[in-house]
Amino acid sequence: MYRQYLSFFGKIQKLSSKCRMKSTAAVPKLTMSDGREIPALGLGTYLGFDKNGMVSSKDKQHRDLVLKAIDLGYRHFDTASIYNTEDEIGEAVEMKIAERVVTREDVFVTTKLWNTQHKQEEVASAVWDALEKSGLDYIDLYLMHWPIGLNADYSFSDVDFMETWRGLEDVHKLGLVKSIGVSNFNKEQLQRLLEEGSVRPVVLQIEVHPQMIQEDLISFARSEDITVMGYSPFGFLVERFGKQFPGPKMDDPVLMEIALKYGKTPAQVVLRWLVDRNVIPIPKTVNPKRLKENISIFDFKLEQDEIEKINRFNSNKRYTEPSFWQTHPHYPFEQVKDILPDPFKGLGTI
Ligand SMILES: NC(=O)C1=CN([C@@H]2O[C@H](COP(=O)(O)OP(=O)(O)OC[C@H]3O[C@@H](n4cnc5c(N)ncnc54)[C@H](OP(=O)(O)O)[C@@H]3O)[C@@H](O)[C@H]2O)C=CC1
Ligand SMILES: O=C1CO[C@H](CO)[C@@H](O)[C@@H]1O
Repeated sequence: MYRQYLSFFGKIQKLSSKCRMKSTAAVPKLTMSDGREIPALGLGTYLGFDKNGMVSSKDKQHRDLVLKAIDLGYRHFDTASIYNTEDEIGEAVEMKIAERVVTREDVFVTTKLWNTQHKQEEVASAVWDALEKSGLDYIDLYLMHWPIGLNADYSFSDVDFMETWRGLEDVHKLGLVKSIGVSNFNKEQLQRLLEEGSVRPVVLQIEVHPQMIQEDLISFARSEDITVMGYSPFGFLVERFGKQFPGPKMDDPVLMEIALKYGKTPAQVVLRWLVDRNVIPIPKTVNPKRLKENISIFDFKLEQDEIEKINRFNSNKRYTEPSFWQTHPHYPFEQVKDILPDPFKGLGTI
C-alpha cells in the first residue's frame, strides 16, 4: 500500500513539474454587482506573525515577489493595512507600469480598513494612508476587515459597523476607492448592511477551504449578487494563533486521485474547487515555484461529483478564529470555549 502511494505521489510530482513548465493563461475576470471587473484569482499577501508581531518584508523581498507575480500573470493583490505589504505591492505595480508590462487599469488592488479605525471620520484618513503607502491614486476594492470596532489599546469600542460602513460609502463617493465590501461578516450582519446601507457591498471575503466550505453563506451572498473571495484556501496546512489543525493534507487520496486525472497538483485542485464554486481564491505564497503553480489552474475544470467529493471534507473548522474578541457585540462567529490570547494587542493603530 505504502509503495503504491509512493509511486502515485511520484507520478503527481512528475505531472506537476510538467504542468509548471507550461506558460500560464490569462486569469479570467468576474463582473461585480457594481459593473466593475475583478480577476478570478488573487495573490494573498499576509506574511504571518512571529514572536515580534506581524511579519514584514525584508530587503524588498515582497516587492520582488510581486514583480514576479505580475510577470506570471497575477493582476489581483489582496492586502490590508495590518499586513504591512501595501507599500511593496504599490512599488512593484508602479515599476511594472513604468516598464509598460501593465497599465494601472490592468491591476486590481484590494486593501482593508483595520478595526481600530472604525469611526466614520477615521475611514478617509485610513484610505489616504493606504494611498500614500502604496503610491496608488485609487484603491480598486476597499473592505471593512472585521465588523468589530476596537479602540487604539484594543479594548472594544462601541462604534457600530453601520457607522463604519457610512465611512466606506464616503470614500467610495469621493472616488478614492472604486468598490466597497466587507470581510468576516456573517449572514445577519450582511442582511443588516443590505437593509440599512445606501451602497451595497460588492464583495464578501471569508475563510473558504475544504474544511470550511461555507455553503450557506456563499449561497446567501450569491442570491444577493455579492461576489465571494475565499481566504486561506490552504488553511488546512497552516498554524494559526499558535494552533495546528488536523485536516486533509496535500497527500490526501481524494485530492491526489483528482490531481492525477488532470495532471495537476492537489493544491491546484483545491484552488480550482474554489473557482468552480465561483469563489475567488487568494492563495498566499512567498515561494516562486508555488506562485506559478497557484496561477496555473485555468486550463481545467472539475466535474460536479469531484466538487462534491471535496465538499465532504467539511467540518466547519475555522483557522482564523479570534476568540479573544468573542465577547464583542459584533463578533461574527459562534462562541468557543478555548479563548486564545490576543496577538494584535500592542500593534497599535496601523
Ligand atoms: N480577511 C481576512 O480576515 C483574512 C484574509 N486573508 C487573506 O488571504 C490570503 C491567503 O490566506 P493565508 O491564510 O495567508 O494562507 P493560504 O491558505 O493562502 O496559504 C497557507 C500556506 O500554504 C502555503 N502554500 C501556498 N501555496 C501552496 C502550494 N501550492 N502548495 C503547498 N503549500 C502552499 C504557503 O506557504 P509558502 O508561502 O511557503 O508557499 C502558505 O503559508 C492572505 O495572505 C490574506 O491576503 C487571510 C486570513 C484572514
Ligand atoms: O487578515 C488577517 C490575517 O490573519 C490574521 C490572523 O492570523 C487575521 O486575524 C486577519 O483577519
